[in-house]
Amino acid sequence: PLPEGWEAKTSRSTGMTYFLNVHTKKSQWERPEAPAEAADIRCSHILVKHCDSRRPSSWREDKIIRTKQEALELIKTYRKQLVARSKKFNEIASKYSDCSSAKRGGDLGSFGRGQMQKPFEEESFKLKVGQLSQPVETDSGYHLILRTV
Ligand SMILES: N=C(N)NCCC[C@H](NC(=O)[C@@H]1CCC/C1=C\[C@H](COP(=O)(O)O)NC(=O)[C@@H](N)Cc1ccccc1)C(N)=O
Repeated sequence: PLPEGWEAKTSRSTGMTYFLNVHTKKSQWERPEAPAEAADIRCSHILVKHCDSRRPSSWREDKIIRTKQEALELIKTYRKQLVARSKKFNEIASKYSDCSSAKRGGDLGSFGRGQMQKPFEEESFKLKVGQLSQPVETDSGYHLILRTV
């Protein structure tokens, strides 16, 4: 049987079988092995910016001067705390995230492909619901991504 979310179709022009993702309406020739990707997902994130970020400023700090290396060390510390469950995601996000979503515990709302920077999008769509990413680098800085829906 096909993994969930896929439908087998017959091409009108060639009679060949192709496969349709019923969520995204995208089709492909290869027989899918994994459940069809959702069109929209929802994530929360923690962003740690640094002096080379595309916009080295945030609600927290007018001028962000930490180095890239320091930002990566910080984001790794946060990840350790989350994995050890010594701190909750929204606690860290609301206090330390350099993104305005900090005010919402890091919640970004729902998004589809084509909205976020590529590294962020790729990692987000790989995550299962409830899963926490490894540190992800974008032009904004370093992120920890938690997929919530
Ligand atoms: N929901 C959407 N579609 N909002 C547009 C996202 C634009 C997108 N943003 C990113 O890819 C990164 C990853 C997540 C946040 C983010 C960057 C920046 C911070 O970095 P900076 O731009 O200073 O470099 N935060 C944002 O954009 C915020 N509006 C996210 C947000 C905040 C509150 C509520 C909802 C969404 C991009 N293509 O640049």
